[in-house]
Amino acid sequence: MTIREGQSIPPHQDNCFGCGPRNPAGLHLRMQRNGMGVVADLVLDERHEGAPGLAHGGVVAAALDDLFGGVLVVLGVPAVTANLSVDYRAPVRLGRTLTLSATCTRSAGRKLWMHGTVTDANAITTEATALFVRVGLEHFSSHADVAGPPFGDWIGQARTPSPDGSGASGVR
Ligand SMILES: CCCCC/C=C\C/C=C\C/C=C\C/C=C\CCCC(=O)SCCNC(=O)CCNC(=O)[C@H](O)C(C)(C)COP(=O)(O)OP(=O)(O)OC[C@H]1O[C@@H](n2cnc3c(N)ncnc32)[C@H](O)[C@@H]1OP(=O)(O)O
Repeated sequence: MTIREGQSIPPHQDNCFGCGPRNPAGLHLRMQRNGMGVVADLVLDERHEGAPGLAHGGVVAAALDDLFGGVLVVLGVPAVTANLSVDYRAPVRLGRTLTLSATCTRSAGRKLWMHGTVTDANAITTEATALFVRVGLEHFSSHADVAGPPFGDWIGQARTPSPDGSGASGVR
Protein backbone atom coordinates (compact mmCIF):
# COMPACT_ATOMS: atom_id res chain seq x y z
CA MET A 1 0.00 0.00 0.00
CA THR A 2 1.68 3.21 -1.18
CA ILE A 3 0.44 6.46 0.30
CA ARG A 4 1.31 9.59 -1.65
CA GLU A 5 2.06 13.04 -0.26
CA GLY A 6 -1.10 14.64 1.15
CA GLN A 7 -3.09 11.43 0.84
CA SER A 8 -5.21 10.14 3.75
CA ILE A 9 -3.80 7.42 5.97
CA PRO A 10 -6.23 4.51 6.30
CA PRO A 11 -7.24 3.65 9.88
CA HIS A 12 -5.17 0.98 11.62
CA GLN A 13 -8.49 -0.82 11.95
CA ASP A 14 -12.12 0.33 12.04
CA ASN A 15 -12.37 0.15 15.82
CA CYS A 16 -8.99 1.72 16.68
CA PHE A 17 -9.38 4.15 19.61
CA GLY A 18 -7.27 6.74 17.81
CA CYS A 19 -8.32 6.56 14.18
CA GLY A 20 -11.10 3.99 13.84
CA PRO A 21 -14.32 5.45 12.36
CA ARG A 22 -16.45 2.76 14.08
CA ASN A 23 -15.26 3.32 17.66
CA PRO A 24 -17.92 5.40 19.49
CA ALA A 25 -15.41 6.27 22.24
CA GLY A 26 -12.61 7.02 19.79
CA LEU A 27 -10.84 10.21 18.72
CA HIS A 28 -11.63 9.65 15.02
CA LEU A 29 -8.27 11.01 13.94
CA ARG A 30 -7.92 11.53 10.19
CA MET A 31 -4.28 11.73 9.20
CA GLN A 32 -2.58 12.77 5.99
CA ARG A 33 0.87 11.97 4.80
CA ASN A 34 3.33 14.85 5.24
CA GLY A 35 6.75 13.91 3.86
CA MET A 36 7.72 10.71 5.67
CA GLY A 37 5.43 11.70 8.54
CA VAL A 38 1.76 12.47 9.15
CA VAL A 39 -0.39 15.41 10.23
CA ALA A 40 -3.93 15.61 11.60
CA ASP A 41 -6.31 18.21 12.98
CA LEU A 42 -8.15 17.38 16.18
CA VAL A 43 -10.80 19.17 18.24
CA LEU A 44 -11.18 17.83 21.78
CA ASP A 45 -14.38 18.34 23.77
CA GLU A 46 -15.89 17.66 27.20
CA ARG A 47 -15.58 13.90 26.66
CA HIS A 48 -11.82 14.42 26.83
CA GLU A 49 -11.76 16.79 29.80
CA GLY A 50 -9.33 16.53 32.69
CA ALA A 51 -9.12 19.83 34.55
CA PRO A 52 -12.10 22.10 33.79
CA GLY A 53 -11.90 23.31 30.19
CA LEU A 54 -8.69 21.44 29.53
CA ALA A 55 -7.85 18.14 27.88
CA HIS A 56 -6.85 15.10 29.91
CA GLY A 57 -3.13 14.51 29.40
CA GLY A 58 -3.64 10.83 28.72
CA VAL A 59 -5.95 11.62 25.83
CA VAL A 60 -3.33 13.91 24.30
CA ALA A 61 -0.68 11.21 24.75
CA ALA A 62 -2.97 8.63 23.11
CA ALA A 63 -3.52 10.92 20.13
CA LEU A 64 0.21 11.37 19.61
CA ASP A 65 0.82 7.63 20.03
CA ASP A 66 -1.76 6.94 17.35
CA LEU A 67 -0.11 9.46 15.02
CA PHE A 68 3.13 7.53 15.47
CA GLY A 69 1.10 4.51 14.41
CA GLY A 70 0.16 6.50 11.29
CA VAL A 71 3.84 7.06 10.52
CA LEU A 72 4.23 3.27 10.55
CA VAL A 73 1.61 3.02 7.83
CA VAL A 74 3.55 5.53 5.69
CA LEU A 75 6.73 3.51 6.26
CA GLY A 76 4.98 0.14 5.79
CA VAL A 77 6.52 -1.19 8.98
CA PRO A 78 4.50 -3.12 11.60
CA ALA A 79 5.75 -2.01 15.02
CA VAL A 80 4.46 -1.25 18.51
CA THR A 81 5.12 1.40 21.12
CA ALA A 82 7.78 0.26 23.58
CA ASN A 83 8.23 3.63 25.29
CA LEU A 84 6.38 6.93 25.09
CA SER A 85 7.58 10.16 26.69
CA VAL A 86 5.43 13.29 26.76
CA ASP A 87 6.36 16.89 27.62
CA TYR A 88 3.29 18.93 28.46
CA ARG A 89 4.47 22.47 27.77
CA ALA A 90 1.15 24.31 27.95
CA PRO A 91 -2.44 23.32 28.78
CA VAL A 92 -4.42 21.89 25.85
CA ARG A 93 -7.74 23.69 25.61
CA LEU A 94 -11.00 22.06 24.61
CA GLY A 95 -12.84 23.32 21.54
CA ARG A 96 -9.72 24.45 19.70
CA THR A 97 -8.50 23.12 16.38
CA LEU A 98 -5.23 21.46 17.31
CA THR A 99 -2.63 20.44 14.76
CA LEU A 100 -0.82 17.19 15.43
CA SER A 101 2.24 16.10 13.52
CA ALA A 102 4.58 13.13 13.80
CA THR A 103 7.60 11.74 12.06
CA CYS A 104 10.22 9.03 12.41
CA THR A 105 13.57 10.61 13.20
CA ARG A 106 15.79 7.52 13.16
CA SER A 107 15.75 3.77 12.83
CA ALA A 108 18.26 1.04 13.65
CA GLY A 109 17.61 -2.67 13.59
CA ARG A 110 14.08 -3.24 14.90
CA LYS A 111 13.93 0.16 16.62
CA LEU A 112 12.28 3.33 15.34
CA TRP A 113 12.40 6.65 17.17
CA MET A 114 9.47 8.99 16.74
CA HIS A 115 8.87 12.66 17.44
CA GLY A 116 5.55 14.45 17.52
CA THR A 117 3.95 17.73 18.51
CA VAL A 118 0.56 19.23 19.26
CA THR A 119 0.20 22.89 18.33
CA ASP A 120 -2.58 25.38 19.00
CA ALA A 121 -2.37 28.49 16.80
CA ASN A 122 1.24 27.62 15.97
CA ALA A 123 2.28 27.39 19.63
CA ILE A 124 3.51 23.99 20.79
CA THR A 125 1.45 22.71 23.70
CA THR A 126 2.77 19.17 23.79
CA GLU A 127 5.80 17.32 22.49
CA ALA A 128 6.38 13.57 22.53
CA THR A 129 9.09 11.11 21.66
CA ALA A 130 8.65 7.38 21.41
CA LEU A 131 10.55 4.20 20.78
CA PHE A 132 8.74 1.72 18.54
CA VAL A 133 9.93 -1.85 18.05
CA ARG A 134 9.24 -3.69 14.84
CA VAL A 135 7.20 -6.87 15.26
CA GLY A 136 6.03 -9.70 13.05
CA LEU A 137 2.42 -9.79 12.01
CA GLU A 138 1.89 -12.68 14.45
CA HIS A 139 2.11 -10.05 17.22
CA PHE A 140 -1.36 -8.98 16.05
CA SER A 141 -2.75 -12.19 14.56
CA SER A 142 -2.14 -14.17 17.77
CA HIS A 143 -4.71 -12.01 19.60
CA ALA A 144 -7.41 -11.48 17.00
CA ASP A 145 -8.53 -12.32 13.51
CA VAL A 146 -6.72 -9.75 11.40
CA ALA A 147 -7.59 -11.23 8.03
CA GLY A 148 -10.02 -8.45 7.07
CA PRO A 149 -9.10 -5.00 5.81
CA PRO A 150 -7.09 -2.94 6.49
CA PHE A 151 -4.79 -5.37 8.32
CA GLY A 152 -5.55 -8.08 5.81
CA ASP A 153 -4.61 -5.68 3.03
CA TRP A 154 -1.31 -4.98 4.70
CA ILE A 155 -0.32 -8.59 5.19
CA GLY A 156 2.29 -9.50 2.64
CA GLN A 157 2.89 -5.88 1.75
CA ALA A 158 5.55 -5.19 4.35
CA ARG A 159 8.46 -3.47 2.71
CA THR A 160 11.53 -5.52 2.13
CA PRO A 161 13.77 -4.88 5.12
CA SER A 162 16.65 -2.55 4.45
CA PRO A 163 20.20 -3.79 5.17
CA ASP A 164 19.97 -2.67 8.79
CA GLY A 165 16.82 -4.75 9.16
CA SER A 166 14.51 -1.82 9.76
CA GLY A 167 12.53 -1.94 6.55
CA ALA A 168 11.98 1.76 7.05
CA SER A 169 13.37 3.25 3.91
CA GLY A 170 13.71 7.02 4.00
CA VAL A 171 14.34 7.29 7.73
CA ARG A 172 17.67 7.91 9.34
C1 LIG B 1 2.56 -5.46 6.49
C2 LIG B 1 2.72 -3.95 6.53
C3 LIG B 1 2.18 -3.44 7.78
C4 LIG B 1 2.09 -1.96 7.77
C5 LIG B 1 1.23 -1.60 8.92
C6 LIG B 1 1.82 -0.49 9.60
C7 LIG B 1 1.42 -0.16 10.78
C8 LIG B 1 0.51 -0.97 11.59
C9 LIG B 1 1.26 -1.56 12.74
C10 LIG B 1 0.87 -1.38 13.94
C11 LIG B 1 -0.28 -0.55 14.22
C12 LIG B 1 -1.35 -1.34 14.85
C13 LIG B 1 -2.19 -0.76 15.63
C14 LIG B 1 -1.89 0.63 15.97
C15 LIG B 1 -2.64 1.08 17.11
C16 LIG B 1 -2.23 2.14 17.76
C17 LIG B 1 -1.02 2.88 17.36
C18 LIG B 1 -0.24 3.21 18.56
C19 LIG B 1 0.72 2.10 18.85
C20 LIG B 1 0.28 1.28 20.02
O1 LIG B 1 -0.52 1.64 20.81
S1 LIG B 1 1.02 -0.25 20.25
C21 LIG B 1 0.31 -0.86 21.81
C22 LIG B 1 1.19 -0.61 23.01
N1 LIG B 1 2.40 -1.36 22.95
C23 LIG B 1 2.47 -2.67 23.27
O2 LIG B 1 1.49 -3.29 23.59
C24 LIG B 1 3.84 -3.30 23.20
C25 LIG B 1 3.97 -4.38 24.26
N2 LIG B 1 5.38 -4.82 24.31
C26 LIG B 1 5.84 -5.79 23.50
O3 LIG B 1 5.11 -6.44 22.76
C27 LIG B 1 7.32 -6.05 23.59
O4 LIG B 1 7.87 -5.61 24.80
C28 LIG B 1 8.11 -5.42 22.42
C29 LIG B 1 7.61 -5.99 21.07
C30 LIG B 1 7.97 -3.88 22.43
C31 LIG B 1 9.61 -5.75 22.55
O5 LIG B 1 9.69 -7.11 22.88
P1 LIG B 1 10.64 -8.13 22.05
O6 LIG B 1 10.79 -9.35 22.91
O7 LIG B 1 10.10 -8.33 20.69
O8 LIG B 1 11.99 -7.37 21.87
P2 LIG B 1 13.08 -6.96 22.96
O9 LIG B 1 12.51 -6.91 24.34
O10 LIG B 1 14.28 -7.80 22.73
O11 LIG B 1 13.41 -5.43 22.53
C32 LIG B 1 13.97 -5.15 21.26
C33 LIG B 1 14.88 -3.95 21.44
O12 LIG B 1 14.08 -2.84 21.96
C34 LIG B 1 14.57 -2.43 23.23
N3 LIG B 1 13.40 -2.09 24.08
C35 LIG B 1 12.26 -2.80 24.20
N4 LIG B 1 11.43 -2.19 25.04
C36 LIG B 1 12.05 -1.05 25.43
C37 LIG B 1 11.69 0.02 26.28
N5 LIG B 1 10.49 0.05 26.90
N6 LIG B 1 12.54 1.03 26.46
C38 LIG B 1 13.75 1.04 25.82
N7 LIG B 1 14.14 0.05 24.98
C39 LIG B 1 13.32 -0.98 24.81
C40 LIG B 1 15.34 -3.61 23.78
O13 LIG B 1 16.31 -3.18 24.70
C41 LIG B 1 15.95 -4.16 22.51
O14 LIG B 1 17.04 -3.35 22.15
P3 LIG B 1 18.42 -4.00 21.58
O15 LIG B 1 18.02 -4.78 20.37
O16 LIG B 1 19.26 -2.82 21.25
O17 LIG B 1 18.93 -4.83 22.68
